[in-house]
Amino acid sequence: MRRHHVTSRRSSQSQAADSDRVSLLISAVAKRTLQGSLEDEKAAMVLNPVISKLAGKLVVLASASPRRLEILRNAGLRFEVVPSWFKETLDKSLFKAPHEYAMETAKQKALEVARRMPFKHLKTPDIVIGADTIVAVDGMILEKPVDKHDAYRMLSSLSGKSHSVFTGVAIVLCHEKENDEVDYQLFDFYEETKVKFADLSENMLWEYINSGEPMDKAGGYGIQALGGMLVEYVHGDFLNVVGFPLNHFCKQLDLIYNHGAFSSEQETSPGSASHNGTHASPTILTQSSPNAPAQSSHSNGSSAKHNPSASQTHHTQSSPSASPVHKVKKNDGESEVGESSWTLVNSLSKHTDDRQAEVIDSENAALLMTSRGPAMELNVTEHEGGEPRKEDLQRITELMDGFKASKALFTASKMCVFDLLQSRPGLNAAQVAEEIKASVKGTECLLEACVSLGLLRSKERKCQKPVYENAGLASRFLLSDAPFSLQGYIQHCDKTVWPLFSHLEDAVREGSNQHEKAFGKKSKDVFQDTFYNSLDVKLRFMNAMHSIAKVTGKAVATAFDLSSFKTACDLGGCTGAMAYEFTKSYPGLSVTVFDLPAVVEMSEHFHPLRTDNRVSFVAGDFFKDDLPKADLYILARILHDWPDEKVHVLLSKVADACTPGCAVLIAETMLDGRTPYSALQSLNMLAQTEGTERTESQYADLLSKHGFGNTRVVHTTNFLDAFIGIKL
Ligand SMILES: Cc1cn([C@H]2C[C@H](O)[C@@H](COP(=O)(O)OP(=O)(O)OP(=O)(O)O)O2)c(=O)[nH]c1=O
Repeated sequence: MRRHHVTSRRSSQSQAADSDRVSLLISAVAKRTLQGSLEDEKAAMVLNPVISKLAGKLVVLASASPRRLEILRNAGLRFEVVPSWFKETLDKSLFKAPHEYAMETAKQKALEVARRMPFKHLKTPDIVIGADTIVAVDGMILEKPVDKHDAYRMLSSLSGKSHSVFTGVAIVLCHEKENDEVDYQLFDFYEETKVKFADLSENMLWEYINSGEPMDKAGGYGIQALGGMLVEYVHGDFLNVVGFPLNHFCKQLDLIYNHGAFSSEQETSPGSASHNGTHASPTILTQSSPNAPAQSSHSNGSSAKHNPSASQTHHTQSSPSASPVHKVKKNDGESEVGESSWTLVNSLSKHTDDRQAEVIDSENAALLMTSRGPAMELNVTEHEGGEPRKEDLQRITELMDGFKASKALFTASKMCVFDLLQSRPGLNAAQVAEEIKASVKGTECLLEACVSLGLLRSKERKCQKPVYENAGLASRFLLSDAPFSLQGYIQHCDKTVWPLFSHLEDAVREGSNQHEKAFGKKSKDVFQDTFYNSLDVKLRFMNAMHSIAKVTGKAVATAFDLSSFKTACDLGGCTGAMAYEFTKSYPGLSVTVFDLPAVVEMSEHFHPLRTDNRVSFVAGDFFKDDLPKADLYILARILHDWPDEKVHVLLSKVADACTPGCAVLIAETMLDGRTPYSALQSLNMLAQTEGTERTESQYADLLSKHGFGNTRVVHTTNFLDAFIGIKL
């Protein structure tokens, strides 16, 4: 492998940071203890010589699936997680068999991340892994249900029958060249497992659906948890059902690394490598031909219609040998190679959202599919006639209009549009207007804006006004009673963050928070004087923290194996939502939530059905009062509120309370990836509290000054990254 191409381009500092990050990442095998990781790694090497071949490489899992993360983490693989932005909306009717659909989706997920990372994360991965799991029954492909009714439809179609679960996997090897191009080499395969469901009564079905488990899982069930009770038998790889065929993956890596497939110079050769009892067709995407793909991205509508069998012509069934997939110029150069490469990427991305596909022409289809990837940066240049490219205009418009999208979301949420359409799907604009007490004209505009943003779906009916229903995103995050409702946080964004951001220029000039200008209140201590000063603002702020903690809690709690800790203290733990996630994850753990008296007196209202007596609340000020004794101190979204001086005060109190072996767990978004989320969140902290987000090494530095070491970080797939340090 020409590893030197990768390293030669990065600065030595970022190289070190990258390799540190990789080595800090998940290293345990089956039992993830903080201590036992070295032995576990050895075990992984003995078990699978292939996994060890990936040591030192920047391996990226292009998936937000916690199951995939867990499976690969348990196999001892070290990797970063960068969830793919590829929308799973390929037109299923265009695929001859379900597994082809899963493989194509997996491929698009992986390629999207491979293309985005050099530009958005400023580093080129060595390997990107993408996967897609689907359920196939009676000629239908089932993905994740969009709502409870969809889950019901799926589960009843599985009742009493056998079905197949397919996971398509794509492995993209990225080769950085000296001339700043990247070659992508793609291997893909799929695995099928047969699952037989018992007969499901209506009661069972609804009880299962109401558990909330089906919503993020293909076919609407999770065999690894409650859904296991619905299953009579399984034929094939169990992990394949859970989202990742580990065994087949290892065999595939073996072919790539130990049998010569890993080379961008070799010719592709026909033939297929098949493994006993599994379906293996390691396809390799070959160099694009300048003609065919170019037509599909730049010409008329007919060529834009994607034909999967045509797309297969860009692949060569091969034995383990490979040729470059495509080359991408990372600067503005418009060489022939760069151009043809992009057209290939666009042609691969030409399966578009059904709704969009009906209304857009081929050029727009290409535009939509590339609108969030690096294509814009790659080609920020002018046509021969001096006209700007559509892609660039699209991207710059998105950035200029971002605030309009946010405000449309806030407004629809505040006017309860999503709750209304959940209880009464299929209303037209006039009916919605009547319910939300608004003008028909305004409501029509708002509903259409929400459709364009992917929050609502509209259905056109002949000669009638369109009717509306919630899209999956809205059902999952925007309802007031959804388990992962972000409504509280959205209200905080609307009522607090929005006014603060209207004074961003002052915040930047002065380096200070903007409460006084935005709300006319001078505040020495933002929390005591502003957030907790009046009941309605306090409740709104607590609601916001509660909703974020519910969404992020499990990912933070399970980022590391914390089962050796018996007592924890969640500093600034607000309503206790995070604490409850910790006790749910660790049966032997008790958590004390420590927060200001004004907060603690209200926290009970957020847990009307409180049943877990392992969570308790103590009122106090963590800058002044003694901290409750604990083995583990949790600081979730706390340190970003304060400048370094105050962070040192707090950490020194934590350090005083700790004996050797105790730990501090920090949950924040880390600035390292330079993602818009973390960078904008840092601006947000400036305007709100004069705090800041930080990098991993800044947290490591802060902790080391208070006697904490052995720091490790896990980039969860959620809003927050988790960082742990042990008291030495
Ligand atoms: C059938 C079944 C699926 N699943 C999960 C595996 C996948 O995570 C999910 C299928 O959705 P996918 O679209 O394959 O994956 P994802 O959306 O979770 O993550 P990403 O697209 O970012 O890679 O269903 C189970 O966990 N258990 C099961 O029994």
